[in-house]
Amino acid sequence: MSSHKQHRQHAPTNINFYVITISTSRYEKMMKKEPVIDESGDIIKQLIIQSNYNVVGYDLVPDEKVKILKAFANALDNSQTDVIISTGGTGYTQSDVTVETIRRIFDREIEGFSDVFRLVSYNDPEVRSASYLTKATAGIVNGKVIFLLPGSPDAVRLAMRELILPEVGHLLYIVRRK
Ligand SMILES: Nc1ncnc2c1ncn2[C@@H]1O[C@H](COP(=O)(O)OP(=O)(O)OP(=O)(O)O)[C@@H](O)[C@H]1O
Ligand SMILES: Nc1nc2c(c(=O)[nH]1)N[C@H]1C(S)=C(S)[C@@H](COP(=O)(O)O)O[C@H]1N2
Repeated sequence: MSSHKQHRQHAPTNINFYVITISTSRYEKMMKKEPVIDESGDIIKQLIIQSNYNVVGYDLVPDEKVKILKAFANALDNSQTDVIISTGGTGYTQSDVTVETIRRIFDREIEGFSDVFRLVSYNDPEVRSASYLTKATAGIVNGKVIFLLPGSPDAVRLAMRELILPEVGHLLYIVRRK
């Protein structure tokens, strides 16, 4: 058996995820106590549960760096959290600050995630050239893994199904090795 497959066998099977939605419009609705539809956040949670992993926390914040940092600090400070997945604010509008805000706290960035995510997005006929309009990336902080995904439900579904869920156990195994 290849060493890659052996490592996959050692992957943890019980993985705890913390989900953070970054959306100014949805945050404002929540503050006005209006009903909030967070389709992308819901898709992430649903796919985690379908994979027999756990959701240990959820937060909804606007595109504001201090609120984003607070949400990630809170998720990282939760001893249960293994993986944080966020959705939103990875594009190039002037309010998109997720990647610039969180990248600076990464111990190490997982650059390959951005490469492969944009490749699979490009191969989706619905996305094609719009694939390079996201700075979606991943990184490691204190042995916990963070994925910063775009806001679109299709992007979130693609990243979770094709890239994150099949590899996350193996990734945590590697991140925890000396
Ligand atoms: N949580 C979400 N659920 C479903 N769709 C979303 C979500 N967040 C963003 N989208 C959609 O993804 C696309 C781009 O997302 P982006 O993060 O730029 O959000 P937006 O809707 O412009 O933002 P905001 O709520 O921050 O004003 C838009 O088409 C938006 O409607
Ligand atoms: N797979 C995939 N990637 C995608 C998209 C998508 O729908 N699916 N949308 C693109 C578009 S149109 C933009 S503006 C950015 C959005 O990033 P944001 O929603 O985080 O701002 O992601 C890009 N990457």
